[in-house]
Amino acid sequence: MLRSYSRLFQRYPTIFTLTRLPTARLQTCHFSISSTCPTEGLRDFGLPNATWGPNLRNLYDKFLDLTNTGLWRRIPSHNTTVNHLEGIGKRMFLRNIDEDGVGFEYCMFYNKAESRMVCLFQPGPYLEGPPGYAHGGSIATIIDSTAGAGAVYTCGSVMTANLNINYLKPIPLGCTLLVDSYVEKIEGRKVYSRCHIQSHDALILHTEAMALYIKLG
Ligand SMILES: CCCCCCCCCCCC(=O)SCCNC(=O)CCNC(=O)[C@H](O)C(C)(C)COP(=O)(O)OP(=O)(O)OC[C@H]1O[C@@H](n2cnc3c(N)ncnc32)[C@H](O)[C@@H]1OP(=O)(O)O
Repeated sequence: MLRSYSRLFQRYPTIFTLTRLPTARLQTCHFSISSTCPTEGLRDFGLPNATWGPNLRNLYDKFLDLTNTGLWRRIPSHNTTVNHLEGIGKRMFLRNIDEDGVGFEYCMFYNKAESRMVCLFQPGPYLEGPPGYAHGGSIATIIDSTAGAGAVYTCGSVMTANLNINYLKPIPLGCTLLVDSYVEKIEGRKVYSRCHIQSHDALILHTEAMALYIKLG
Protein backbone atom coordinates (compact mmCIF):
# COMPACT_ATOMS: atom_id res chain seq x y z
CA MET A 1 0.00 0.00 0.00
CA LEU A 2 2.73 2.39 0.94
CA ARG A 3 4.39 1.72 -2.38
CA SER A 4 1.30 2.89 -4.25
CA TYR A 5 1.36 6.14 -2.32
CA SER A 6 5.02 6.54 -3.07
CA ARG A 7 4.03 6.42 -6.73
CA LEU A 8 1.32 8.98 -6.06
CA PHE A 9 3.85 11.28 -4.50
CA GLN A 10 6.22 10.82 -7.39
CA ARG A 11 3.46 11.94 -9.70
CA TYR A 12 1.98 14.71 -7.56
CA PRO A 13 4.72 15.34 -5.03
CA THR A 14 3.15 18.33 -3.37
CA ILE A 15 -0.36 17.08 -2.77
CA PHE A 16 0.31 16.66 0.92
CA THR A 17 2.81 19.44 1.21
CA LEU A 18 1.86 22.68 2.86
CA THR A 19 4.52 24.65 1.11
CA ARG A 20 7.32 23.76 -1.19
CA LEU A 21 10.84 24.96 -0.64
CA PRO A 22 11.58 27.24 -3.57
CA THR A 23 14.90 25.58 -4.16
CA ALA A 24 13.44 22.08 -4.24
CA ARG A 25 12.95 20.56 -7.65
CA LEU A 26 9.60 18.99 -8.38
CA GLN A 27 10.91 15.44 -8.39
CA THR A 28 12.70 15.83 -5.10
CA CYS A 29 10.18 18.00 -3.32
CA HIS A 30 10.46 17.95 0.45
CA PHE A 31 7.42 17.82 2.62
CA SER A 32 7.95 21.07 4.35
CA ILE A 33 5.99 23.73 6.15
CA SER A 34 8.50 26.40 5.38
CA SER A 35 7.07 29.88 5.12
CA THR A 36 9.37 30.56 2.18
CA CYS A 37 6.92 29.12 -0.34
CA PRO A 38 6.56 31.41 -3.37
CA THR A 39 2.97 32.43 -2.72
CA GLU A 40 3.19 36.11 -3.65
CA GLY A 41 0.17 37.18 -5.64
CA LEU A 42 -1.93 34.23 -4.56
CA ARG A 43 -5.01 35.00 -2.56
CA ASP A 44 -4.89 34.02 1.09
CA PHE A 45 -8.42 32.80 1.84
CA GLY A 46 -7.71 32.70 5.57
CA LEU A 47 -7.97 36.46 5.81
CA PRO A 48 -11.18 38.28 6.78
CA ASN A 49 -13.67 39.08 4.04
CA ALA A 50 -17.04 40.82 3.91
CA THR A 51 -18.96 37.61 4.58
CA TRP A 52 -17.38 37.09 7.98
CA GLY A 53 -19.83 37.69 10.80
CA PRO A 54 -18.82 39.67 13.90
CA ASN A 55 -18.24 36.53 15.97
CA LEU A 56 -15.82 35.12 13.42
CA ARG A 57 -14.08 38.45 13.16
CA ASN A 58 -13.79 38.75 16.97
CA LEU A 59 -12.36 35.25 17.33
CA TYR A 60 -9.96 35.93 14.49
CA ASP A 61 -8.76 39.12 16.17
CA LYS A 62 -8.21 37.24 19.44
CA PHE A 63 -6.11 34.56 17.79
CA LEU A 64 -4.25 37.13 15.76
CA ASP A 65 -3.34 38.81 19.05
CA LEU A 66 -2.08 35.45 20.30
CA THR A 67 0.34 35.29 17.41
CA ASN A 68 2.17 38.19 19.05
CA THR A 69 3.14 35.85 21.89
CA GLY A 70 5.08 33.74 19.42
CA LEU A 71 3.18 30.63 20.53
CA TRP A 72 0.60 30.77 17.77
CA ARG A 73 0.94 31.32 14.07
CA ARG A 74 -1.70 32.00 11.49
CA ILE A 75 -1.79 29.44 8.71
CA PRO A 76 -2.13 30.94 5.23
CA SER A 77 -4.83 29.28 3.13
CA HIS A 78 -4.75 28.99 -0.64
CA ASN A 79 -7.27 27.22 -2.79
CA THR A 80 -5.00 24.36 -3.73
CA THR A 81 -2.04 22.65 -2.14
CA VAL A 82 -0.40 22.57 -5.56
CA ASN A 83 -1.12 26.18 -6.44
CA HIS A 84 2.48 26.81 -7.39
CA LEU A 85 2.43 24.13 -10.07
CA GLU A 86 1.22 25.80 -13.20
CA GLY A 87 -1.24 23.94 -15.34
CA ILE A 88 -2.63 21.70 -12.66
CA GLY A 89 -6.21 22.76 -12.18
CA LYS A 90 -6.83 21.02 -8.89
CA ARG A 91 -8.75 22.68 -6.13
CA MET A 92 -8.76 21.97 -2.45
CA PHE A 93 -12.06 20.44 -1.42
CA LEU A 94 -12.63 23.13 1.19
CA ARG A 95 -11.92 25.95 -1.27
CA ASN A 96 -13.83 24.62 -4.25
CA ILE A 97 -16.54 27.30 -4.34
CA ASP A 98 -15.56 30.64 -5.81
CA GLU A 99 -18.08 32.74 -3.94
CA ASP A 100 -17.05 33.84 -0.46
CA GLY A 101 -19.12 32.80 2.52
CA VAL A 102 -21.32 30.13 0.95
CA GLY A 103 -19.18 27.08 1.68
CA PHE A 104 -16.33 26.51 4.11
CA GLU A 105 -15.39 29.92 5.46
CA TYR A 106 -12.48 29.37 7.81
CA CYS A 107 -8.99 30.18 8.93
CA MET A 108 -6.51 28.22 11.02
CA PHE A 109 -3.98 28.93 13.74
CA TYR A 110 -1.28 26.54 14.93
CA ASN A 111 0.41 26.23 18.32
CA LYS A 112 3.58 24.18 17.92
CA ALA A 113 4.28 23.77 21.63
CA GLU A 114 0.87 22.17 22.10
CA SER A 115 0.75 20.38 18.72
CA ARG A 116 -2.57 22.12 18.43
CA MET A 117 -4.43 23.39 15.40
CA VAL A 118 -7.57 25.48 15.74
CA CYS A 119 -9.89 26.41 12.95
CA LEU A 120 -12.32 29.30 13.13
CA PHE A 121 -15.18 28.15 11.00
CA GLN A 122 -18.37 29.69 9.64
CA PRO A 123 -20.38 27.12 7.67
CA GLY A 124 -22.14 28.68 4.71
CA PRO A 125 -25.53 27.85 3.17
CA TYR A 126 -24.13 25.40 0.61
CA LEU A 127 -23.13 23.08 3.44
CA GLU A 128 -26.72 22.43 4.40
CA GLY A 129 -27.78 18.98 5.49
CA PRO A 130 -30.87 19.06 7.69
CA PRO A 131 -32.78 22.28 6.95
CA GLY A 132 -30.82 25.16 8.43
CA TYR A 133 -28.01 22.97 9.75
CA ALA A 134 -24.63 21.78 8.53
CA HIS A 135 -24.36 18.43 6.77
CA GLY A 136 -22.52 15.80 8.80
CA GLY A 137 -20.12 15.24 5.92
CA SER A 138 -19.15 18.89 5.93
CA ILE A 139 -18.54 18.64 9.67
CA ALA A 140 -16.35 15.57 9.13
CA THR A 141 -14.49 17.50 6.45
CA ILE A 142 -13.64 20.46 8.66
CA ILE A 143 -12.60 18.10 11.48
CA ASP A 144 -10.37 16.02 9.22
CA SER A 145 -8.89 19.12 7.63
CA THR A 146 -8.16 20.79 10.96
CA ALA A 147 -6.81 17.75 12.78
CA GLY A 148 -5.09 16.62 9.56
CA ALA A 149 -3.41 19.98 9.12
CA GLY A 150 -2.37 19.77 12.78
CA ALA A 151 -0.86 16.34 12.17
CA VAL A 152 0.94 17.61 9.06
CA TYR A 153 2.36 20.63 10.87
CA THR A 154 3.43 18.40 13.75
CA CYS A 155 4.73 15.34 11.91
CA GLY A 156 4.91 15.97 8.17
CA SER A 157 2.89 14.20 5.49
CA VAL A 158 0.01 12.01 6.66
CA MET A 159 -3.08 10.26 5.38
CA THR A 160 -6.24 9.75 7.40
CA ALA A 161 -6.70 6.10 8.38
CA ASN A 162 -9.58 6.45 10.80
CA LEU A 163 -11.99 9.17 11.81
CA ASN A 164 -14.47 8.64 14.60
CA ILE A 165 -17.06 11.35 15.21
CA ASN A 166 -19.75 11.90 17.78
CA TYR A 167 -22.30 14.44 16.57
CA LEU A 168 -23.68 15.88 19.79
CA LYS A 169 -25.59 19.01 18.81
CA PRO A 170 -26.55 20.20 15.31
CA ILE A 171 -24.60 23.10 13.88
CA PRO A 172 -26.66 26.01 12.55
CA LEU A 173 -25.53 27.39 9.22
CA GLY A 174 -23.87 30.79 9.47
CA CYS A 175 -22.80 30.43 13.08
CA THR A 176 -19.20 30.77 14.21
CA LEU A 177 -17.41 27.72 15.56
CA LEU A 178 -14.09 26.88 17.05
CA VAL A 179 -12.71 23.60 15.76
CA ASP A 180 -9.99 22.65 18.23
CA SER A 181 -7.59 19.76 17.61
CA TYR A 182 -4.33 18.46 19.01
CA VAL A 183 -2.02 15.53 18.47
CA GLU A 184 -2.50 13.34 21.50
CA LYS A 185 0.21 10.75 20.90
CA ILE A 186 2.49 9.37 18.25
CA GLU A 187 3.36 5.69 18.04
CA GLY A 188 5.70 4.90 15.20
CA ARG A 189 3.89 6.02 12.05
CA LYS A 190 0.57 6.36 13.85
CA VAL A 191 -0.52 9.83 14.86
CA TYR A 192 -3.53 9.99 17.17
CA SER A 193 -5.41 13.28 17.28
CA ARG A 194 -8.42 14.57 19.13
CA CYS A 195 -10.76 17.28 18.00
CA HIS A 196 -13.89 18.99 19.18
CA ILE A 197 -16.16 21.67 17.79
CA GLN A 198 -17.65 24.24 20.08
CA SER A 199 -19.69 27.36 19.58
CA HIS A 200 -17.78 30.64 19.41
CA ASP A 201 -18.67 31.41 23.02
CA ALA A 202 -17.76 27.89 24.21
CA LEU A 203 -21.29 27.37 25.53
CA ILE A 204 -22.21 24.52 23.19
CA LEU A 205 -20.14 21.43 22.50
CA HIS A 206 -21.31 20.38 19.05
CA THR A 207 -18.98 17.58 18.07
CA GLU A 208 -16.18 15.38 19.40
CA ALA A 209 -13.84 13.30 17.31
CA MET A 210 -10.76 11.10 17.33
CA ALA A 211 -8.59 10.63 14.29
CA LEU A 212 -5.76 8.33 13.33
CA TYR A 213 -3.27 9.59 10.76
CA ILE A 214 -0.50 7.50 9.26
CA LYS A 215 2.80 9.19 8.56
CA LEU A 216 4.04 8.81 5.00
CA GLY A 217 7.48 8.81 3.52
C1 LIG B 1 -3.69 24.24 5.91
C2 LIG B 1 -3.19 22.89 5.50
C3 LIG B 1 -3.96 22.26 4.45
C4 LIG B 1 -3.47 20.90 4.08
C5 LIG B 1 -3.67 19.95 5.17
C6 LIG B 1 -4.05 18.64 4.68
C7 LIG B 1 -4.89 17.98 5.71
C8 LIG B 1 -5.13 16.58 5.30
C9 LIG B 1 -6.46 16.11 5.80
C10 LIG B 1 -7.19 15.28 4.80
C11 LIG B 1 -6.52 13.95 4.67
C12 LIG B 1 -7.31 13.06 3.83
O1 LIG B 1 -8.40 13.33 3.43
S1 LIG B 1 -6.60 11.64 3.43
C13 LIG B 1 -7.78 10.88 2.39
C14 LIG B 1 -8.60 9.82 3.13
N1 LIG B 1 -7.73 8.73 3.52
C15 LIG B 1 -7.38 7.81 2.66
O2 LIG B 1 -7.80 7.79 1.50
C16 LIG B 1 -6.42 6.78 3.17
C17 LIG B 1 -6.65 5.40 2.58
N2 LIG B 1 -5.79 4.44 3.31
C18 LIG B 1 -4.49 4.31 2.96
O3 LIG B 1 -4.02 4.92 1.99
C19 LIG B 1 -3.65 3.42 3.77
O4 LIG B 1 -4.44 2.52 4.49
C20 LIG B 1 -2.77 4.24 4.73
C21 LIG B 1 -1.82 5.16 3.94
C22 LIG B 1 -3.57 5.05 5.72
C23 LIG B 1 -1.91 3.23 5.52
O5 LIG B 1 -1.30 2.32 4.61
P1 LIG B 1 0.23 1.92 4.75
O6 LIG B 1 1.06 3.12 4.53
O7 LIG B 1 0.45 0.76 3.85
O8 LIG B 1 0.41 1.53 6.25
P2 LIG B 1 -0.02 0.18 7.00
O9 LIG B 1 1.18 -0.68 7.07
O10 LIG B 1 -1.29 -0.38 6.48
O11 LIG B 1 -0.35 0.77 8.46
C24 LIG B 1 0.66 1.40 9.24
C25 LIG B 1 0.27 1.22 10.69
O12 LIG B 1 -0.97 1.86 10.90
C26 LIG B 1 -1.96 0.91 11.33
N3 LIG B 1 -3.23 1.25 10.69
C27 LIG B 1 -3.45 1.54 9.39
N4 LIG B 1 -4.75 1.84 9.18
C28 LIG B 1 -5.37 1.71 10.36
C29 LIG B 1 -6.71 1.90 10.78
N5 LIG B 1 -7.67 2.27 9.93
N6 LIG B 1 -6.99 1.70 12.09
C30 LIG B 1 -6.00 1.35 12.98
N7 LIG B 1 -4.70 1.20 12.62
C31 LIG B 1 -4.39 1.35 11.34
C32 LIG B 1 -1.43 -0.43 10.89
O13 LIG B 1 -1.93 -1.48 11.70
C33 LIG B 1 0.07 -0.24 11.10
O14 LIG B 1 0.33 -0.35 12.48
P3 LIG B 1 1.69 -0.99 13.04
O15 LIG B 1 1.80 -2.35 12.42
O16 LIG B 1 2.79 -0.05 12.58
O17 LIG B 1 1.52 -0.99 14.52
